[in-house]
Amino acid sequence: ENPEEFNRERFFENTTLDFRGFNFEYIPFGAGRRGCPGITFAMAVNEFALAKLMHNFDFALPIGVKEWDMTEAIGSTVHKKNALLVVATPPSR
Ligand code: HEM
Repeated sequence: ENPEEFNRERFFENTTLDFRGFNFEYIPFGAGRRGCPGITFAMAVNEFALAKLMHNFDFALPIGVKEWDMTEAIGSTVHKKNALLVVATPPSR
């Protein structure tokens, strides 16, 4: 629903939605015969890299920036119009 709206919670609410190419609402790796064969490797590496980043840094918006800018640019795939700026700081332990 509301595909134009940035709503990451949509993936938490509908937990039956899967990214492996069987639910056409969400196909980051494509689907069918030409679907991505690197999916298992990619997910392991992605999760590992993301976990390392989340574990080692606190992320915040730059000072003075109030909201994420999720403006999209036109292209053969969807990408952000403006770069995502975040400040990464090592957490005080
Ligand atoms: C986050 C990481 C990745 C994403 C989002 C991704 C996404 C995709 C997408 C959307 C396609 C096109 C599928 C289609 O046309 O239906 C594709 C194809 C492909 N991907 Fe990936 N991919 C990722 C990582 C990888 C990795 C790590 C490998 C190899 C180790 C890989 C190998 C391939 C190959 C060989 C194809 C072409 C398959 C074909 O045309 O038959 N990908 N990928």
